[in-house]
Amino acid sequence: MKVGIVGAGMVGSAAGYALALTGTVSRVVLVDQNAALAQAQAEDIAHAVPFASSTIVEHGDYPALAGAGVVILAAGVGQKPGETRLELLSRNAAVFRDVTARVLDHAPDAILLVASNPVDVMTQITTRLTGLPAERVIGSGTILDTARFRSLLGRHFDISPRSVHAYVLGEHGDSEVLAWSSARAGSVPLMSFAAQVGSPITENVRAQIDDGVRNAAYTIINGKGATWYGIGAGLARIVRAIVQDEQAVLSVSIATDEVLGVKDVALSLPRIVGAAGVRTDLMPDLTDDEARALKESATLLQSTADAVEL
Ligand SMILES: NC(=O)C1=CN([C@@H]2O[C@H](COP(=O)(O)OP(=O)(O)OC[C@H]3O[C@@H](n4cnc5c(N)ncnc54)[C@H](O)[C@@H]3O)[C@@H](O)[C@H]2O)C=CC1
Ligand SMILES: CC(=O)C(=O)O
Repeated sequence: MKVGIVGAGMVGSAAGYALALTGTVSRVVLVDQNAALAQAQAEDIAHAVPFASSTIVEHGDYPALAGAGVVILAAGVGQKPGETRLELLSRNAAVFRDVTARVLDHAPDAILLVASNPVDVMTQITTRLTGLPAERVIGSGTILDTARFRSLLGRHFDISPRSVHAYVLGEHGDSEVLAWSSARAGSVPLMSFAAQVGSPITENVRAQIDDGVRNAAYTIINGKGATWYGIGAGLARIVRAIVQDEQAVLSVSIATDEVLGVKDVALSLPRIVGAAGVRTDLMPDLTDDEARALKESATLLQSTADAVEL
């Protein structure tokens, strides 16, 4: 499958690099308003390919997206230190008004995979702008936050994060909800697992992990200006689920008719992802506090998206 990436900055190029090294797709095409950057990134990634796979990595303008099965949208601006994701909205909405039409002119059958922030609102906007069915406009949503949650829990228990099954729901942003009550390690509920391995989840541990997940982006942006490796791998993971029709359960964002009484909102839930995009939404069992927090996150995202004039 050919995969297009619009926005060849840190996130777009990291996604291209992850796709090329894993050999997930046959061809990656990078497009950017800065054509020299797209060319340089494509060449640099192509030079890594002989060590790992046979993926062809190239750059081009929008016509080069013809035939792409997935197009990743990573164009626009990122956060400056201290800035929230929601503060990027008006700038990135303007970019997407231009970009989405040009993508669909050349790749009308592609699944669109939105990465630009605020990713949930950008997913809602992209769905509205393109008129595509919701299951074909997928936001990376909390795929990264979920990875951060699993990583920190794995570190706490000294086990592989791949043995941790725990999801972050709602906004990819400050109002996100860590679904502690449904988290498991192996097949064992988290608190029981913690007791069995002698690594209890005290209030303090829980607060530290919550903070580590919720504020990871702020910490990394303070240290190196932006984040890219985690989301690059996350985007490649979603593409793999589509390319291989995996029917994998991933926490991603799509425009959703109703979440806990909030109508027409894009946010993350665990969802089944395969060749046609998102097949089914899943709602984990939540405590009252978790459900209340998820509803608040949904309400914030819905009102933010509703205020955007297209
Ligand atoms: N969803 C997630 O979990 C994450 C999302 N992000 C978001 O991804 C986005 C990109 O971040 P970075 O790659 O770090 O930024 P960057 O500044 O490195 O790259 C953005 C690229 O978009 C290009 N661009 C801007 N307007 C364009 C247009 N109209 N047409 C074509 N290309 C255009 C720029 O030339 C630039 O190369 C940001 O919104 C950032 O907040 C970043 C990390 C994680
Ligand atoms: C920047 C961003 O959205 C993240 O790293 O979570």
